[in-house]
Amino acid sequence: MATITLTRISKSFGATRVLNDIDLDIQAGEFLTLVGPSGCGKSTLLRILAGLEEPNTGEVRIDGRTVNAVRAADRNLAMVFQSYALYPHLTVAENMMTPLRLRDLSWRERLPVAGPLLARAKHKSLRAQVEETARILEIEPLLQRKPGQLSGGQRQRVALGRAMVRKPVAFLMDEPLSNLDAALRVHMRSELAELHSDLGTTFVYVTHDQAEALTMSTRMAVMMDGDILQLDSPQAIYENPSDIRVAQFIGSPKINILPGDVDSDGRISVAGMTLARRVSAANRGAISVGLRPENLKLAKGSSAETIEGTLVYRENLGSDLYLHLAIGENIGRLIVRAAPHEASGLNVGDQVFVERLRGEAIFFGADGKRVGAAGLKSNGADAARAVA
Ligand SMILES: Nc1ncnc2c1ncn2[C@@H]1O[C@H](COP(=O)(O)OP(=O)(O)OP(=O)(O)O)[C@@H](O)[C@H]1O
Repeated sequence: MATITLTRISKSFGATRVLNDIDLDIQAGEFLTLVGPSGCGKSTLLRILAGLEEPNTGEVRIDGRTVNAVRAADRNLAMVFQSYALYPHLTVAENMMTPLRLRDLSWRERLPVAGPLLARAKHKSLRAQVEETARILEIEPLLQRKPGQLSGGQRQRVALGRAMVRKPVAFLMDEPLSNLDAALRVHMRSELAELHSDLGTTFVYVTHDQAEALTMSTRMAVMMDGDILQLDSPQAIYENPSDIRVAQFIGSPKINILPGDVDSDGRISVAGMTLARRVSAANRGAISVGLRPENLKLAKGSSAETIEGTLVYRENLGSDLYLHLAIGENIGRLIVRAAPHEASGLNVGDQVFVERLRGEAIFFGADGKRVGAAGLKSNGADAARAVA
């Protein structure tokens, strides 16, 4: 279980700057996810941590020790990739044993026939370690199969097993589930989260899938364009995004962002609806208003606290519906969550009214940063209370 500290890590490939002075403290035993859109630099950051890529500037420390000059193989970190990288000609047991053989046996002890005779006790101990790991991952019945005889999920479990046998101080995973089909991906999320809590080891996990990050992480670092925009628990980031790009990236369906206006008293209006709470009058002018679909509901009729729209699409998920509304002349789209019985009489083309539930509206200024409620400065810790 390791503490990992990255300090002022920057990286460019030629003229392209990929990481901008990243600072990140990863606590021992946490499940930290680097999440962001394709190309934001998350894999590069993980590879620098692993020792597979050199940073241009900055320091990587593992348990307080600077490891910039330490080879990847000597950092005692286990890397699990999207491609399982299993040896096709070896059995599952042999695949899992490979890292142990390389670490614990001399070249003589690795010889096919003489090796086990020369070092009987060592070979027995390696087999026991493989069996113990296979038991934890519930892949014991597969030990004598070859990778070609396994399903995608089973292969990924073997790849995990091969990483686990070495008892690394941390697991680094780069999109390990993205080759699996949707149902298996969802299933493997819970397996990985359970494995993390059983092992208690530090996990650093890269994904572009915000749902994976939300469901598994202790904390997530949301990355865009080579920066970490926000680092916090999944719930804190979902409820209190510090930046409009974070708000739009985290959550499915996406948060609704509508153009609003702040008057000279700090009162906010959006698409004909006036909000009860205000922001500082210093924010007078245009503002972006974020409303999560689950914080909206259908209203019976028009009032000062409703938004009117035209139903353009009913997205039926069985347990819930997402109603897609067109608001005014080019104001935007709004997605509202509704229970099936609430939306039963509604058809595409109908005019509907929407009101806010007690939940929160959040505000962003022209620079995309959170704007606080009246009396509060913009963004930072105050933003956590900046709700309408
Ligand atoms: N070896 C390389 N040489 C040149 N450019 C690279 C190299 N590796 C990565 N890049 C570029 O650096 C940027 C960040 O890449 P990186 O793989 O870290 O992104 P990512 O966020 O992990 O994206 P993805 O989810 O698509 O893997 C991309 O623009 C990529 O093209």
